[in-house]
Amino acid sequence: MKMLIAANWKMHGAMDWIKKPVHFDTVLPAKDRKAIDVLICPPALYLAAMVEPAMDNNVFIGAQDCHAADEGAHTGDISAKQIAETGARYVINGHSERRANGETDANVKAKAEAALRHALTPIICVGETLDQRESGEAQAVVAKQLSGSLPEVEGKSFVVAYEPVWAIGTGKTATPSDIADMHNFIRTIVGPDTRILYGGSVKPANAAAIFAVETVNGALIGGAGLDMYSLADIAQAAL
Ligand SMILES: O=C(CO)COP(=O)(O)O
Repeated sequence: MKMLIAANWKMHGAMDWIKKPVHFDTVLPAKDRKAIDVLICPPALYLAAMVEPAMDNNVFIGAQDCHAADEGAHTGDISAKQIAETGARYVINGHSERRANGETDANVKAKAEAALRHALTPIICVGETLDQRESGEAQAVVAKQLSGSLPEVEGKSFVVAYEPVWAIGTGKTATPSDIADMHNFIRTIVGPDTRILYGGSVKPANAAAIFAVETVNGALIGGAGLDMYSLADIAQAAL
């Protein structure tokens, strides 16, 4: 399965960042990375401007969230239909930073199904907190999130990102053996054809060890994905 190297820019960036996919291609040209897919998920207001230059450089663009409805009175929200119209191809659903603000499994599932209705590939995030891991509940938490959040749409593919909450933005990475245990478990639920990404303090220094885990099909990268040199170093580790 082709690895997916995905940068989640969160609420970072400015207008001049729309050129970053072009810079990425200068650092790691498309001809040298045919074996992987590269995705950048900027704040939504940059999507439309980024898609064309990014696609020209074989970089996919995705959004960080979408609404479950196609349109309506939802101030501040953006629909999957509108995201798809920009030419973006992916959308992150259920990131822990949104779940922490009240997003439920049912919300995530409805959003992922909206994404699939508009030919976007949802990246559905799951992961346990430190308390849940320390009390031995990590797998049960992830199983519950998956059973409530995965879209039920025949024949459509989605991506799962395992992001332990305690590893996000903390510099603490799950060990390759923790990642292997959870990814193997997730694999038993999603089957052989679904990409499973790891996210949580992925950096150039630890990427090779993470990608060596057999059931890891790529990474969802926060901080290290803001800099195109470090994103390229991580992508290189997947080649
Ligand atoms: O939340 C993440 C990606 O979605 C991970 O963030 P960091 O790589 O900054 O830990």
